[in-house]
Amino acid sequence: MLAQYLALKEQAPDSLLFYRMGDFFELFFDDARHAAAVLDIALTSRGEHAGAPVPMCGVPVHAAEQYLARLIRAGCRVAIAEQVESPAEAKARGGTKTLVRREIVRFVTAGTLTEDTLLDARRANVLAAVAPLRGRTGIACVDVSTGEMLLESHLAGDVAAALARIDPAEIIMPDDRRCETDSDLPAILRPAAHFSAREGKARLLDLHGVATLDGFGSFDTAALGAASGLIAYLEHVGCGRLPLLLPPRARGSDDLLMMDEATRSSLEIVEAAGGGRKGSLVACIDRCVTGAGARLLTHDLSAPLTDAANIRARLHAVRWFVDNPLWREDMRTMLRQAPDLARALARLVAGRGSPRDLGQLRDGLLLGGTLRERIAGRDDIPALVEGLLPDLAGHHDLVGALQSALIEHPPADRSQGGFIAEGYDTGLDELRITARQGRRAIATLEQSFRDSTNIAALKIRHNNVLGYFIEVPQRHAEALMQPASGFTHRQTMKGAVRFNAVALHEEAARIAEAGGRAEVAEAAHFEDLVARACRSAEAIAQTARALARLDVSAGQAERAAQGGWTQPALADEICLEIAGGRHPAVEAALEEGSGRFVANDCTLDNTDRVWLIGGPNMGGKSTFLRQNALIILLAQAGGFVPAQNARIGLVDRIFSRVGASDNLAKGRSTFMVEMVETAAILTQATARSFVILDEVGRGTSTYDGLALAWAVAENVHDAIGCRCLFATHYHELAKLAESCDALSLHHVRAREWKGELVLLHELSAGPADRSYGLAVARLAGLPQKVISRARVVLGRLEEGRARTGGLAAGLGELPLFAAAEQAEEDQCDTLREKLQSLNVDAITPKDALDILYDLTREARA
Ligand SMILES: Nc1ncnc2c1ncn2[C@@H]1O[C@H](COP(=O)(O)OP(=O)(O)OP(=O)(O)O)[C@@H](O)[C@H]1O
Repeated sequence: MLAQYLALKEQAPDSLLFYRMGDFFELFFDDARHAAAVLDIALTSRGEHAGAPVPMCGVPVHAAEQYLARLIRAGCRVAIAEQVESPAEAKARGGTKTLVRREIVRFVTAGTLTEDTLLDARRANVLAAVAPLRGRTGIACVDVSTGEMLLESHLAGDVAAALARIDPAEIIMPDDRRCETDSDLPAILRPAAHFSAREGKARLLDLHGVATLDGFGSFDTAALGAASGLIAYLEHVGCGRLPLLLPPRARGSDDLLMMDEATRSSLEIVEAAGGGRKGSLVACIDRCVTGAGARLLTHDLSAPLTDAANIRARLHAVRWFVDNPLWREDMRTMLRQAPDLARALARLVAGRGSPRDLGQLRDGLLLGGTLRERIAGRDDIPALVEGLLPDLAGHHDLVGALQSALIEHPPADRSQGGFIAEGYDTGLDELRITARQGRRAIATLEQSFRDSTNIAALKIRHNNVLGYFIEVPQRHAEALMQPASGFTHRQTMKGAVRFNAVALHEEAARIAEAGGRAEVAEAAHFEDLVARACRSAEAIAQTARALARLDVSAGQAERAAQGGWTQPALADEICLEIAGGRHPAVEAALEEGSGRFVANDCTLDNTDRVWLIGGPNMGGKSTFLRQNALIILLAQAGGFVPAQNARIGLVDRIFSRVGASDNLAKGRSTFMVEMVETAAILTQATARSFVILDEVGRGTSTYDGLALAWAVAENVHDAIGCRCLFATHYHELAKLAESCDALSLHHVRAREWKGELVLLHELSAGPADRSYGLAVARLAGLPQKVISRARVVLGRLEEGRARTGGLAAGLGELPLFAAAEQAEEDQCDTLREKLQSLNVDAITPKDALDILYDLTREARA
């Protein structure tokens, strides 16, 4: 056995091997140690290998999914080795001692799950293959739980941001060409030969039975190479069987609002800062009534659009549901009944489906048809919804077949049978009648045995090992043991003895026969229905998508109605006009504690693009910065926004930077992270971008920090020319307003009242008057002794500042950014001129040395 185990383990060196032994999956050696620690189960041992006991642990097959879920969550991969023949077959093959043959039938990995218990219903589960090829990097992604496949191609610099948007559960890459992903997930390396564009194209053509991929979109070499690697990997983990793969769609980054990893996490789009969905933007917006709707909403918020027409189409659909609240409620009540069509379909195609999944297809498709009829009856349908109508219906034959074939609530386990409805197959009905009659006959037999033996306590029972048997209490056994009694002894239990009888044996055989044939018939119907569903896979997936889109539009409308949100107007020019804007998550949190959120305006345009925002700690600066970024994001995702009024000039990229946040996991210090991220903005932002900078520069010494903050703000203003909100505690930056004409000063208001600090969370024009740092520290409960001491130190510092002009002394005369660069260049030019005028052959070594001293002195000046 161990030899068989070790041979299988060799095929799965990087996975935990689940080795099937009867009703258990057993793990051995290091796998057992690792799994026992993760699962907190007992580690035992079995036999010996190389003179030492073999560590072992096991999980029962019927509960394996729960254990798998925990292992996958802990970052493990699992290989499932099943028995592929019965003990009887093994015996027939090679005698009684022959080992049952086992094979790895599947690898379970984080990115290739289909089971409901292993997946989060409201979150997609994406596997991404990344392939750098000929100067570009292809990304192929698939959500194996729904079959949705997307192909993208990027310049190397954009790959990290694209992966941050995709948020994969698993990443694969060729083993000879790794690329930076910024992801915390370690990439799984696969043979480079698997990532071939030619192979990728051939596989896709073959999979979808088409002569050209043009109908799906246009894919470059890099994207096709990634697709090839993806398909090869799926084949590997499925041990030759591919999951559902819908026709690929091309996605370019041009039509999406770009956000990098740092921006996403600082805006807490999908995950809140502390980890998890609670407190994130998605959690705050999501009012979808189906898992598929929630997944699509998460996608929308992760990948907002840049194309005004598409955004408007989504907004009009939301408006329709906002304006018709009763209709919205009606639709949402119906959608609430919708099963997860896409995931049921994917399980069926992957060969892991159940009768319940077929029942879900029936119910979901039926609901699609009903919704279509209801919507088509209206005369005010927005274009986006109109476009969904053909996808909602059109499964007449399949639905008909499923309706007549299945019982109302089919079971999740097909092995027990009983899911095919009566009347669907007369042969099956007859077999069931035979079995039923047999069971009735057994009840009659029981009575006749009682009568003939005079044992009232005699019972006919059934179990999976013995089948049917007669059982009497121990004290009556003697009579039945007699050779002429007509009963044969089978088993003696504590207090009871079990027997067989010819009549019972014959009846049991009849039942077993009919039952066995019924099982075979049901299995055949199941396979037939699954095959029919698979043939319509694409159309079913379309219906699933349409249902999800309806749910998202109605859910967005529900959210807007609950929060009194407004439909944003879109503009082409560089502007942002928000009246009464709020931060959705902070507002929701305040409402929970019966607090009130103070709405604030933000008005940016080409003549006033950069706002420097000062004011006390806890005053609401960060909240204000983020709320404006979120309002843009929500609008471009096609939803209403938390404001009284909003007009938004479309944005191509959002950048959000918060000074001083450690990423020690990546080996970067606080300040290093801050600077790396700021560098990314300065090189990638365009005039169409929206940038929020929250106390950039605070991670280093005051002088360095101020100098950097100054230079960054100047660069954003002069060189990039984008819309930017910049929160800072450096009062000295206010001087920038004198030299930057599209930069203005603002502050969050606070008052000290009877010695107490009152934060108003209200934004006002003009510079901040003071910091209130000590007042905030007092609010935070710093000991009075420390506060008093700090007050003394502050007094001294302020005296010094008054005398010398403080930190910013001299900044008044600082030339502008461009002028500073010019000065550097001018100096270079005078040096160059001097060098050019030298006649090196005509000067003495001593003169040469003097000249060199002069030049270096000048260069250093
Ligand atoms: N507009 C608002 N209305 C009501 N409460 C608000 C508002 N803005 C912020 N707050 C409250 O104030 C808290 C602090 O806000 P925020 O973090 O934005 O302050 P800050 O000025 O950035 O502080 P620091 O300078 O210390 O980073 C928030 O958690 C929230 O509870």
